Amino acid sequence: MPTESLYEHAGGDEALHRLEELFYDKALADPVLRTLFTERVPTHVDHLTWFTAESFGGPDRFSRELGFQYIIDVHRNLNITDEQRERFVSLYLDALDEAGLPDDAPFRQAVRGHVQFGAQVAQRNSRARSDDELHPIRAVPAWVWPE
Ligand code: HEM
Repeated sequence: MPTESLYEHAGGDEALHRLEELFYDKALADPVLRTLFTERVPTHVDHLTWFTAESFGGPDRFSRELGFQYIIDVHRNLNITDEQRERFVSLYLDALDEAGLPDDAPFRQAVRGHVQFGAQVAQRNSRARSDDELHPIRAVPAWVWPE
């Protein structure tokens, strides 16, 4: 298992920002996601970068400046369908290929796991009719290299 963090291995903020930008362009252009991503939100790429950086062992800017409750709130009542969740993950992995981040199998597996998990949490929270139905996670997950 590498000793560097997933954040360092990815190439830091610059590389993650490139990934999130490519991803967001795809999401905005996608017919299945169009009903959710209706207009370009100027903060989206930065906030997604902060979240991913923190999860991958980089700076904890997301938690410090926005707080985990923010990511719960933004997905509430979006009613994300299975098709939309799956499309989100597949566009994210397409963007990962295009962004030129490392393509070694452990890194790819870690990113895939991270986005699949995050998409499940977002979907569940988007459909919660009360706080009791929210996913129990209340902090940015600390993602690590696969076993
Ligand atoms: C790893 C999984 C995910 C992460 C880390 C994530 C992160 C975020 C963040 C940080 C924001 C706030 C953006 C801002 O402040 O400007 C946001 C908003 C949003 N997310 Fe997610 N999200 C995830 C999964 C999903 C999924 C699966 C969907 C739907 C298929 C989705 C749909 C949206 C929408 C529609 C918004 C509001 C509109 C916008 O900001 O463009 N998210 N998400």
